Amino acid sequence: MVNFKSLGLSDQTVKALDELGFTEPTPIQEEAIPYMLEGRDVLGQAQTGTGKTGAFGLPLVEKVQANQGIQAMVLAPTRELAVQVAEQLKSFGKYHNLRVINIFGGVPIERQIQGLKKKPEIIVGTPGRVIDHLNRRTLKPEDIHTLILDEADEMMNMGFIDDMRFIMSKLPAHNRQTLLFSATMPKAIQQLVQQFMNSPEIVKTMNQQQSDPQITEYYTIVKELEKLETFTNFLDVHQPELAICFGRTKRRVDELTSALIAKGYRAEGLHGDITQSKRLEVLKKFKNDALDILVATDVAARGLDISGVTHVYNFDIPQDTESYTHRIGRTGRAGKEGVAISLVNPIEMDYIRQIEKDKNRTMQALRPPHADEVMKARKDDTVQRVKDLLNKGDEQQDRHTKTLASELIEEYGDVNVVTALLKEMMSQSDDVDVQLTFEKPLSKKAQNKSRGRKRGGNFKGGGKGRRDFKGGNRRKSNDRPNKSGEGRKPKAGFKGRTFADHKK
Ligand SMILES: Nc1ncnc2c1ncn2[C@@H]1O[C@H](COP(=O)(O)OP(=O)(O)OP(=O)(O)O)[C@@H](O)[C@H]1O
Ligand SMILES: [Mg+2]
Repeated sequence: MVNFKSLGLSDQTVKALDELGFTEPTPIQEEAIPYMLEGRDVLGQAQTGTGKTGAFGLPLVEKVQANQGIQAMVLAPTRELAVQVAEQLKSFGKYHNLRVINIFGGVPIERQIQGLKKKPEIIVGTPGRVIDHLNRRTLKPEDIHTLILDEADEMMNMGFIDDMRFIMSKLPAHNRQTLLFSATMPKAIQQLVQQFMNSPEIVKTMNQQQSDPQITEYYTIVKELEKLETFTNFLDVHQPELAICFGRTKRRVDELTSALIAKGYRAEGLHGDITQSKRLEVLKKFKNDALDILVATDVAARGLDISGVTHVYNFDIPQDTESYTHRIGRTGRAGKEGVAISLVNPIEMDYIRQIEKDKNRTMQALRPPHADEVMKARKDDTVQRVKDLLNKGDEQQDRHTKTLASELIEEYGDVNVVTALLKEMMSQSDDVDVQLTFEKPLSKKAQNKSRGRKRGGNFKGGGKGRRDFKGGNRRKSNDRPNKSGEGRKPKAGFKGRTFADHKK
């Protein structure tokens, strides 16, 4: 049986993996690790959440030697992803005494300069700040023999192609090993491959449908002006453990976040104009359960691995299939199940059809929750909150409040008092009047020409279509300014699945 040891990983690495609870390699790991250990260039494509970080990170910690200078560079499209990848590499390399540092913008450069002086073995960064350090010569790339591009297609989408070229031109060309990983491989990637890779092994572990059985995907047709209400109704009915909600623009994310907070949800926003320290803080809160809903632009779509995300909502549908793939892939990771719901303006239905076509599958229509379902969900939730409070027993300590309660009950009767309070608790969020700025839906024609890709990530040539790590998936990233929906009412009698199945 194939295990990490038989793939060629050392006892130190296997021990670190044991501690992480990784007992067997995922398909992409099984295929890519031996090639990388042989020194081959690798182009790796596997669905979201199926362990691509390990596929390049595990052989990387074997290859790099402690105290031999900066030997490897990993580039990622966003700072949050760079932080996450660095953390994973540190845990993989725990018993190799490796040092990994992050190099990205939005934070003071001096500390990074100090860090680089100590010659950590691996750096993980975003292209802009890496270039900055290369120009200042605070990063000397002479010993870098391994370059990994995580989410390379997104870095291209973001216009980092020249930056990547520049960085690669500064790295030693001779004997350099270059690896490129993503869940989506648009054709444009071939440009990078031809320029910078040396007859790469193409490792592809996608299933035929490009679909991820771990994620149940729905779309709901809704008018722009009814989106917020429909969305909060979904939240009330689904009661997601953790949810990520994608909005199309930074303004959209800000407004939606404020609206949700005003309505009593524990939500925070994440986009490119928020300060770096705040971005990291928001993500940390989300990971630590101090938030229920992360509202984000595509900046959160790529690579982020947050366990416990049960639902992804596309408040605004994304512009292309790759973006969709990466966004919804924030749920249904590492074998877990997830639900993805896209709110779509009737005139944006072409985009849904395109996604279905690209992925060779049908998405299910889901009708918006009925008022009585929402009411029942709210009642259940309110009752549960009251029970939780009672079970906590804190109220026993507050004698002053208890006296007030007795007085009220004496005057109005116990049932009346409790009824009034319950009603108040249940109606709170409805009373808040919030409005989002109207956004135009995606235009009818613009679809999918955008970045020269076809299908949810097919790379022609090579590939060894294989089973999945209990499923696979997809999604996408960064702040891509755009427009968003309005629309008509769902037709009467609109047949949709109910969400009862996904009530949690
Ligand atoms: N062999 C393994 N056994 C158990 N869990 C694993 C294994 N490999 C990876 N994981 C876990 O699976 C999750 C997803 O891994 P990872 O973030 O590397 O996915 P990915 O393929 O890079 O996804 P994306 O396309 O979204 O970037 C992580 O929480 C990771 O710790
Ligand atoms: Mg990844």
